[in-house]
Amino acid sequence: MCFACSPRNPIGLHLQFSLEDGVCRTTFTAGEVHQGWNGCMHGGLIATLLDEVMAQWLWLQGIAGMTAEMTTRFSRPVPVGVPLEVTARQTGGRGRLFELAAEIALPDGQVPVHARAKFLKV
Ligand SMILES: CCCCCCCCCCCCCCCC(=O)SCCNC(=O)CCNC(=O)[C@H](O)C(C)(C)COP(=O)(O)OP(=O)(O)OC[C@H]1O[C@@H](n2cnc3c(N)ncnc32)[C@H](O)[C@@H]1OP(=O)(O)O
Repeated sequence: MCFACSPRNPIGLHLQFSLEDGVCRTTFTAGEVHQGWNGCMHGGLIATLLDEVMAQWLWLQGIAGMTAEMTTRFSRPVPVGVPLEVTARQTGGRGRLFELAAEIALPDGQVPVHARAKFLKV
């Protein structure tokens, strides 16, 4: 019962994903229960969105991969109450190793956070 994507997880984020033209995509609007500081989404949950969209880039292509390494650049706070667009694409890799990048975009196009990760096919 995945915290990020299972529709049955009562405390989950219930994310749904699509994959088109090499880009995996989901949307999420954080609420007050997802805050860290007032009005700002909790950084751990931001990282969860980014981690999951990259994992789903693999999963939607029939690849089960686990996060082996991830770095996240928090450039600006992510506000609650606005729709976030979360996307991932592949940047490299070889063999079992997949290198991916993900970002969160605000409705005005600003990108407050982006991440890079390495996944290993399991
Ligand atoms: C319990 C299982 C259930 C599975 C069910 C399916 C799951 C599919 C659903 C996905 C769901 C996703 C959910 C969201 C994504 C998470 O959040 S996943 C959760 C967070 N991540 C984890 O818990 C991962 C913990 N780490 C591990 O389990 C293991 O370290 C890994 C990642 C599976 C790799 O272990 P391994 O398969 O034994 O591979 P290992 O021999 O260490 O390394 C293989 C090669 O990769 C290289 N490598 C390893 N790490 C790195 C790295 N960071 N950088 C560069 N190279 C590296 C090694 O050097 C090695 O190279 P070679 O010697 O072959 O040249």
